[in-house]
Amino acid sequence: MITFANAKINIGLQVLQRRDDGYHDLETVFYPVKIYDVLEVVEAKSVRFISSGLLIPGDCQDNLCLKAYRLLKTAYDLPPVEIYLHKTIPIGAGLGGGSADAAFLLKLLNTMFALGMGEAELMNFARRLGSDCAFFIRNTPVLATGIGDVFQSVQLDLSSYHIVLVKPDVHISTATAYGTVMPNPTGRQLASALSLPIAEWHHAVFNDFEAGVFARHPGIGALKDLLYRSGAVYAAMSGSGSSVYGLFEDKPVLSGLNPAYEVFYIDNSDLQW
Ligand SMILES: C[C@@](CO)(OP(=O)(O)O)[C@H](O)COP(=O)(O)OP(=O)(O)OC[C@H]1O[C@@H](n2ccc(N)nc2=O)[C@H](O)[C@@H]1O
Ligand SMILES: Nc1ncnc2c1ncn2[C@@H]1O[C@H](COP(=O)(O)OP(=O)(O)O)[C@@H](O)[C@H]1O
Repeated sequence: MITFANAKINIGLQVLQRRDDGYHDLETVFYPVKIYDVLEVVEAKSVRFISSGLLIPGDCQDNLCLKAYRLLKTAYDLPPVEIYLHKTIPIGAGLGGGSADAAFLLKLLNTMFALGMGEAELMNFARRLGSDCAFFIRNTPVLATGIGDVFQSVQLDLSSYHIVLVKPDVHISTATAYGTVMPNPTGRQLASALSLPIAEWHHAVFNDFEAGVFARHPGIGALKDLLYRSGAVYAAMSGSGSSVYGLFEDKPVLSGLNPAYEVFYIDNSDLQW
C-alpha cells in the first residue's frame, strides 16, 4: 500500500514558556502544504526500512517510520513489513517531514491491516513519536497549543495565494533552536493577529525562532527580505527553520537567489480538507 505524506508550514509561532520536562508551550498555526514524501509498505519475511531520495541524517534504525511501526506493534499484532520511503520533503527545514512520515505510516498501517483505530487513538500514538506528529493525522489547518499537540480548527484559506518556499543549504536542529529561543509567556495573540487581512500580518504575525536563527545564519534573514522585495504579501520562516516561505498574489520571479537554495512553487489551490 502506498501513501503520500505532506509537509506543513507554521504561520506564526510563539514560544510561551519552558516546561519542567524541558519542552516548551507554544502557539502556532500548522498549515498543510503540497510537498510530499512517498511511503510504501509491503508484507515481508522480516522488518526492513529502505529509503531513497534525500539522504536522511542519522542511523536508519532510528528513522521515525520504524519507530512508528514498532510503537504500533506494541499494541497490535502486526506482521513483518518492508517500509519504503522516498524522501523529498527537505530535512531540518521546519517542514515537519519526519513527523509527517510517522503519522502517515500510522494511518497506512491502520488501513492496511484493518486495525480499526479512530482519529483519537491514532493521535495518541502520534504524540508519542513527536510533538507536531499528531497534527498530520487530521492534516487540516489548526491553531496548535500545548507542546504543539492540542488543536483548535481555524478558518484559514490560503488557496488563492502562490506559496513559494525556499530551503537554504542549512540544516537546523529543532532541539538546538528551542535551546536558544527566548520564551515570552504573554504571547502575542496569534489567533486575533491572524484575523487581520494578510497584508497586515507583516506587523502582527511573528515566528519567535527567527531572531536567534537569523542572528546565527544571516543568509536566512536576507532570504525573507528577498521574498518581500519580490512582492510577497507575507513572508516568514517555517517552524524552527531553515526554510522560508512567501505568500504571493501572483507567481513571482525571484532574482538574486543563492543558487544553492532549493525553491518550491507550491500549488496548494486544490488541497482538500
Ligand atoms: C519547532 C516545531 C514547530 O512546529 O517544528 P519544526 O520546525 O521542528 O518542524 C515543533 O515544535 C517541533 O516538533 P517536533 O519536531 O515534533 O519535535 P520533537 O521531536 O517532539 O522534539 C525535538 C526537541 O525539540 C524540543 N521541543 C520540541 C517541541 C516543543 N514544544 N518544545 C521543545 O522544547 C525538545 O528539546 C525536543 O527534544
Ligand atoms: N522519516 C524521516 N524524515 C526526515 N528526518 C527523519 C526521519 N526520521 C528521523 N529523522 C530525523 O529527524 C531529524 C529532523 O527531521 P525533520 O522532520 O525533517 O526536521 P524538522 O524538525 O525541521 O521538520 C532529521 O535530521 C533526522 O535525523
